[in-house]
Amino acid sequence: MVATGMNDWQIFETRTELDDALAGHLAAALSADLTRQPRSSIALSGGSTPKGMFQRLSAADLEWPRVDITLVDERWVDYGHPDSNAELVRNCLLQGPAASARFLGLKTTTPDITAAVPAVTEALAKLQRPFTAVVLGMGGDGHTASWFPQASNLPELLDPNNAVRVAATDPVTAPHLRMTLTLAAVLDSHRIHLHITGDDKRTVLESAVAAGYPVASILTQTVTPVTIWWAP
Ligand SMILES: O=C(O)[C@H](O)[C@@H](O)[C@H](O)[C@H](O)COP(=O)(O)O
Repeated sequence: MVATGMNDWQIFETRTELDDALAGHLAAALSADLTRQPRSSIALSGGSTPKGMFQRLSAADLEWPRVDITLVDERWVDYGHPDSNAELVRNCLLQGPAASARFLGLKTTTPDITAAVPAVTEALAKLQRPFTAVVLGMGGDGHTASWFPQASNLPELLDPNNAVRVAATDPVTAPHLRMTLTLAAVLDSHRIHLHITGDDKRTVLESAVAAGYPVASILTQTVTPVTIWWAP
């Protein structure tokens, strides 16, 4: 693992223990920020990994009506589509106590994703910043968020000085056009949490910097502390 002083690993024996610990950490961080500000915000990734953690976080006892939940990225599919990250958040996180949180999805009714960028950007700009936390996953190709290796606009997505906070991108190697936060937007957070499981992903992460994977931009930056949460 090539790590800067900004990255720390939290390693667990089981995925259940990881889900409990990460959900507890996020709940505590959101609550702590609510002692200092009227609202707290968090940006979450989709995929399959976070499902258990979302379910545990949904039961947390905190002032959910003062929490804004958004997504790090979204597939440009309608709500109800099985690949929608908003559906995952609705079904697994916005339940029980967390149902009273405010959710801001990235999918709009505009068919053309590029035409939707200004409205999504404007909506996100209203959220409390810095985020309390950004939770990222990682694919086997070293992508995170929707920063895919063969995306034509990957350089813009990974430019930490890019004033653009939200962008449309074609993953090329994965289904659906994507709306995604840029690196600059993800860095505007008190902490970044990289939630991965399995030996294969650990190997990918440990080689990410040498291989130049997109996730390396999270590991090598020195703006925002990163915690890597891993279980076999
Ligand atoms: O919309 C998405 O798919 C996510 O934002 C993406 O970055 C995800 O975190 C990884 O692809 C890992 O997905 P799994 O958890 O399903 O392996």
